[in-house]
Amino acid sequence: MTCFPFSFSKTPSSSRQHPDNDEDISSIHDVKIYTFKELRNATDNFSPANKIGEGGFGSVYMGRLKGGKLAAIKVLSAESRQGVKEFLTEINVISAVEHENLVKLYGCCVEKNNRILVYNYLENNSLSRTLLGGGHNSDSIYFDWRTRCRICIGVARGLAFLHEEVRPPIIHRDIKASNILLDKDLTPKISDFGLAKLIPANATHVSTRVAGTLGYLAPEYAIGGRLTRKADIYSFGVLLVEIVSGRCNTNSRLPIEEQFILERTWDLYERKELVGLVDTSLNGEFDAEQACKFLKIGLLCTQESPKSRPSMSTVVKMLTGEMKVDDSMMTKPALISDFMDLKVRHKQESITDMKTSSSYNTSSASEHQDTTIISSAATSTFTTQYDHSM
Ligand SMILES: Nc1ncnc2c1ncn2[C@@H]1O[C@H](COP(=O)(O)OP(=O)(O)OP(=O)(O)O)[C@@H](O)[C@H]1O
Repeated sequence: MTCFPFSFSKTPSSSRQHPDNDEDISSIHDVKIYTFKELRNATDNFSPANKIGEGGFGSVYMGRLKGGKLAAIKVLSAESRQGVKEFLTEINVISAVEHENLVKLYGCCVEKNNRILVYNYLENNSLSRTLLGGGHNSDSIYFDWRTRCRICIGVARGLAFLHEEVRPPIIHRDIKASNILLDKDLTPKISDFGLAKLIPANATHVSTRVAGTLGYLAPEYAIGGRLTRKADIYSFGVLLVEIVSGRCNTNSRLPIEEQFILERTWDLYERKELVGLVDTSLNGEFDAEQACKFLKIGLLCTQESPKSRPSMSTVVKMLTGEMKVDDSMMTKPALISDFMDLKVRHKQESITDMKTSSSYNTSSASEHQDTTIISSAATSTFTTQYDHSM
């Protein structure tokens, strides 16, 4: 079990360097503090040639640190510029969490207005680029069935760790293929955990992959703002189906009945044809029974009632075969298409005139004024304000 060091040390740790402010820095234990100059040198002055990604939190650069270690250097955007103390408190929390299936935070930089995170660099990019990119880009990798199983189980273990081992538990809030990074051996690592808490309460994090993110959202979180571990489990279920099928959760180029992955999965499940969803690029080289079991677990994770979704440790046991998958009580999952015609809402607007075909009880949305659902289709902008009470 990992417990966060909430009682702060008064004695400066040896890893502290060049603090902006001694008092602020006294709140951190073992977090390595990098100077801006060090990170500028590591990235060749944040050269565009070293930029490896852009996310809702800011830009990511590849850099070589003093001593030769490669790092992914995430420069948080202006919106993410929290006060030094709050920032370091969260960094302290994130850096205390270590697991084989979580991206390792090496340290950070908090000079002047800069808020920069330094992570272990992962050689094989994200699942969204390598598996779900559709094979149209140079990043794509062939994932055989065994590798896919290993990835599903690894992600499940990482999430079970965040939910059930870490104290207090961490709810990721943004489990999706672009947040699953792969090392040189294709071991999956969950990235961006804990980052939601780095965003100041009055700022929003606008996801860069709007359509995808929307498709991973549990309806009770998207509509009602109720954030629990079960919202992550829903997102994991969608991801699991994506890994087995090799396709994105939403694909508007497909015939209408196939566009939403969960809808399609449920349809095939009812027709006892689940195997038809497995990625055709595997050329039939997979364990059909195991693949159908994984898809059923995906359906269990996305059940409409959060209570019906299994915990992540149960998911791990089901994936590894330690526990049977019981689908006898399984019903239709909560489907994205049920709330696809939600219209852009202003925070203060009442829920009563919300045009929605959703069958979910949305009455609680007005009680959760912090959460704003913005979507009229998978292509529109989705914004959520984070609930800092969790
Ligand atoms: N530790 C890392 N090692 C290697 N590449 C990384 C690392 N972290 C991020 N990246 C690259 O940077 C890209 C952007 O990452 P980031 O987490 O900021 O945004 P995202 O997850 O793609 O989008 P969003 O902000 O919507 O979640 C990733 O897709 C990946 O290609």
